[in-house]
Amino acid sequence: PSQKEPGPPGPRPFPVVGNLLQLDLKQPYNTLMEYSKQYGSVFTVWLGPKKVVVLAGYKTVKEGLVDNADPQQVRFLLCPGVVWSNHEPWRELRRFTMTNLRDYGMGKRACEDKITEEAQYLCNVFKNFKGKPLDTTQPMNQAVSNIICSMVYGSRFEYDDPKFVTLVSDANRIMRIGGSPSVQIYNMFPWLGRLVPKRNELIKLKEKNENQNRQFFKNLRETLNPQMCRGFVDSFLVRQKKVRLTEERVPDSPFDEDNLLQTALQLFAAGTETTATTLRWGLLIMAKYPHLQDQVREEISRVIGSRQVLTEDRKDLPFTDAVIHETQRIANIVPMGLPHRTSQDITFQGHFIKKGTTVFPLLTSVLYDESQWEKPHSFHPAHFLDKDGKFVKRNAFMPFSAGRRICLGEGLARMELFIFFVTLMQRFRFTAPPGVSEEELELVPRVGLSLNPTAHELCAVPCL
Ligand code: HEM
Repeated sequence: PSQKEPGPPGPRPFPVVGNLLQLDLKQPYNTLMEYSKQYGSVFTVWLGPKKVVVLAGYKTVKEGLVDNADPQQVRFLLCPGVVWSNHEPWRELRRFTMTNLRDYGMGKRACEDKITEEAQYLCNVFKNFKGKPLDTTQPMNQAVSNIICSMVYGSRFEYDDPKFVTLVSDANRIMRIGGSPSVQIYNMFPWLGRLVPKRNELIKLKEKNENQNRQFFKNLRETLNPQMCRGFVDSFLVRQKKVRLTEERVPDSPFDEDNLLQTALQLFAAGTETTATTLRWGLLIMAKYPHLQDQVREEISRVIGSRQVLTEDRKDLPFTDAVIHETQRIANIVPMGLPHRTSQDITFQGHFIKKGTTVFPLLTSVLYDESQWEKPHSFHPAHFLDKDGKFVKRNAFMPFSAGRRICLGEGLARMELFIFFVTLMQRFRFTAPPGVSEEELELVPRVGLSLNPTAHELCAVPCL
């Protein structure tokens, strides 16, 4: 490909600000959806001085991330803001992290037990409200965060432990302000620096979070027993020791302090908000559509009653499974995916894209693709059911993205969503608070790094 070949079309950029003034900064993915109608499935936008190529629609996103993932053709690498970004060790760190998470329970019976146990703690919190309205945010974040804690540090926390309360609420705040318009503007114009108050708050919160993690690592290092690793951090420390012994042979080892910190923080950032938010969307949707909630509860009580739910029950609970999938589709919590970057000059669908260009796989456009879904803008569990009520997979179900950098926690997240959701449905009926009608429960997202439901309360009315 030559430089002369035209790049993807797009709205005309203004000097300095690019297309910023045309974007709805609270919901940039909506503006990008509009552009895709006008400019097609591969188009260019300028976020301030940064050129971004957007991929839109199931066919194009799949082609970009999966079909052309061959190094000779299109290949996108991640991503500023998340570790394993620009430098090579992401490959080794990703492999190490996946193997370890598997060892510490991901995808195994032990993991099911851990999630079930945590779901019981969560139920106890809900029960204490005795059916009165509650905001599910904090207990849900704590329950999901504890799954990551036990995998990363090797132990869970009590919900009233002040250290844990701070850890979880700070992480939540980081995600919220990290996606705020003012921080987005700062990312595009870093020279604004301290003039952006939210950026200062973000930096303080991140430092606090990092220091707390360093303290946890110190305690773990002091009590480390290489024969009995308690979690991911222990394995990392053991691996680090091994590397030190052979240092001369591995000069660029990725197993250093900074990568330990960044990897642990990444697991919290990527693994808590996302799953907790999806579950909160699920409960809100159930409260909004009580007839669907009745169907879910009927299926669960007919198939498993009140016994502990296991992953293998999923195949016998097709309606419940369809509701969970449809929740992930409609909630669309990572609307623009995570940014990727081209690793070489490429020609994609006839457009020239230069090496190093940022690429957004616009996941909204896949999850709401009108050529793929019968009712893209409604909550319609039948998207995932055949005429006999059996569960069917759909290709355009891509909330975890696709290809080589697909979400590393997909297996864990799917297990958590299923076990937490079914356990909660076994124990409670979720309803709108007194005086609020189901129509008034809004399915409108609030701005943040992931799409959260707008602040709301629900009643968890015990069933047993
Ligand atoms: C419902 C829950 C979740 C959703 C919707 C979700 C979605 C995503 C998406 C869209 C990406 C970007 C993939 C890409 O670059 O194309 C991603 C990356 C990632 N996710 Fe998740 N995620 C979820 C849960 C989790 C959990 C529980 C973990 C932790 C174990 C996790 C860890 C990660 C990591 C580490 C990455 C970066 C992978 C890499 O750079 O190679 N996620 N996730």
